[in-house]
Amino acid sequence: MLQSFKLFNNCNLVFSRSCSGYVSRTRYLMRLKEDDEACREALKFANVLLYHKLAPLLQKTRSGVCKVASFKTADLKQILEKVGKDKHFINESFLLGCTDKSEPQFSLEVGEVERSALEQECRGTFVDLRKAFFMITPSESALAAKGQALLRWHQTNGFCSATGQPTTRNQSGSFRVCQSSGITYYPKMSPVVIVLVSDGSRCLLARQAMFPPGMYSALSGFCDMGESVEEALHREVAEEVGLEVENLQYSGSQHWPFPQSSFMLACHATVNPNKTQVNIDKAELEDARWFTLEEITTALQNPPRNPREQPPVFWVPPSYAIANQLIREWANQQQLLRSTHRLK
Ligand SMILES: NC(=O)c1ccc[n+]([C@@H]2O[C@H](COP(=O)([O-])OP(=O)(O)OC[C@H]3O[C@@H](n4cnc5c(N)ncnc54)[C@H](O)[C@@H]3O)[C@@H](O)[C@H]2O)c1
Ligand SMILES: [Mg+2]
Repeated sequence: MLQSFKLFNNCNLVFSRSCSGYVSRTRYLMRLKEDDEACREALKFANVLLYHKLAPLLQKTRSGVCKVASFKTADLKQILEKVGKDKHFINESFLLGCTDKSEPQFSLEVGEVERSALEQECRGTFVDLRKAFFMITPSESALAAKGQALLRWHQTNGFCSATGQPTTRNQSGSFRVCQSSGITYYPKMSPVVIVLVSDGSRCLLARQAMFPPGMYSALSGFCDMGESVEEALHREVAEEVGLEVENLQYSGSQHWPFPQSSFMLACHATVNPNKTQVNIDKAELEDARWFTLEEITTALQNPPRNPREQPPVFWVPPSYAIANQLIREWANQQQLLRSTHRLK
């Protein structure tokens, strides 16, 4: 089981502790990644997540809760044959991980099929991943995101960038090789810094023009080649809002599947309360402003159900996004500061 410890307020930095089953599951997965034969065997008795044009299949439980659909290999083979897929098509799956019960999990892109017929057979619906984040739990979101990211990486890395020749995958999908140059390509993530800037009583959030209406998030940006996290954070804040930050505190990290798999490194930072005037880079941001604890608390308590349909005036990213974690941590710390102040 994964354990967590606290760094900044309630932040969860996940680390592995060798408690019951975890080490053996990890070793098992390691073997599946590297051993094609073992991986093919595992796929025969696996749980497979389905995607259509990278949208994961969701199902509603009897109690009306949405979950990521997962099928036993044998059942899925029958379903796929009914919609015209070859019985070997299942071998196109990629290894995702394994459940707490050591059942291997794979993801599979169904490609060209009649979507509605497949949805009917599966009793589910393919849902855009961004929308799915509002419908499923954070741990299911992480799984669905990983599945999508792996599928996308394989779709876009079919050719060697040195020779232009096709690359071939290993069975698990943990790498691709160019037979001509011998170059091995591994799935990659781009490091991105994300920072919640505070002036001591307010926090700074921004929005890009492409965000859904009303949504504000923490400042973020891709790391440049050769940069440290600290350098990237200072640069991004200076570039985007013209402020100089100090007191960086690491909060946590997250894989984010958009646009091509980002590795989010999240921190808190402060600015001098006398130097809070923002100077927005309009090429990057549509708006950036300081929010009070009251505004943040209201936004956290009223997450939109479907932001594209009827968005609240101001809202923050869904609970799965690490921006949400930063905002929650800041709000908790502010509450604590206020209650300590009242006691004095
Ligand atoms: N999970 C979260 O809570 C959360 C919150 C905010 C942002 N994000 C993600 O962080 C990522 C980066 O944020 P941003 O848009 O503020 O970055 P940014 O401020 O660096 O601006 C994006 C621009 O940077 C350039 N760029 C430089 N390196 C790039 C690379 N490796 N890949 C793509 N573009 C690159 C491109 O011109 C791009 O338009 C986005 O993918 C966004 O989805 C996640
Ligand atoms: Mg940015």
